[in-house]
Amino acid sequence: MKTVVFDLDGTLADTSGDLIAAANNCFRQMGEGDLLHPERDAGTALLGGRAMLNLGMERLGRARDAAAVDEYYPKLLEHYARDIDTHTLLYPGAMEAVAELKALGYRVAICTNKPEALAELLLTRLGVREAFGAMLGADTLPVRKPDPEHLFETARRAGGDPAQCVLIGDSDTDRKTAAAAGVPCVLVTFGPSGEDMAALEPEALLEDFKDLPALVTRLIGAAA
Ligand SMILES: O=C(O)COP(=O)(O)O
Ligand SMILES: [Mg+2]
Repeated sequence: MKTVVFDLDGTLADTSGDLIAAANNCFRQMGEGDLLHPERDAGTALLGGRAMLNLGMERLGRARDAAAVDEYYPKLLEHYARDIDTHTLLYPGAMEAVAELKALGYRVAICTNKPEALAELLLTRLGVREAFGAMLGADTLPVRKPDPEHLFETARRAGGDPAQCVLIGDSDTDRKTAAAAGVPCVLVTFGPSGEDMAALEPEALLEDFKDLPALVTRLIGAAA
């Protein structure tokens, strides 16, 4: 079975608003103000909690303060878990594309570097967890993206053949994962770092989810 594997943050959903709120909560706990801007820093937010803390520490002139990042990362996740879907929205057309891919006979799954429990919580709150045959987070396996085994195991658990999948993502990590796995990569251009995606030279760029089913068929062939 052929499988379409999706990244979560920045690909299926714009999670940046709630991630930035969680990071700013940490900076306030440090006695600093809101160091991250909801729009200007959205691209960093989509790279995850540690990336946001590193950017804030850099702005405080404490770029090498790994101990502070380690200390605040669990606090960030705690705050994020409390307020995970206040600003977060699925990208337009994402779930329609998922439904169409399933109707065409493809398996669909999620491979994310978000901690599994948080990804489960978010997908459940958004009411879309059941749409995906499998969901593997950063801590589901001993390895994670860009290790190709994270992608392969996601395809397997969705009932698919790991050699016949495509990864839809939004970052250099996704690009590297697909390259290491030897499968095609589609990078989305509607996120905050959209204009940087072409430079990563994926097999295809995706501007609008309505184009995804045809693109998948072009890249990995018809489902059956
Ligand atoms: O939280 C992260 O590190 C990024 O998550 P993603 O893999 O779903 O983009
Ligand atoms: Mg992402």
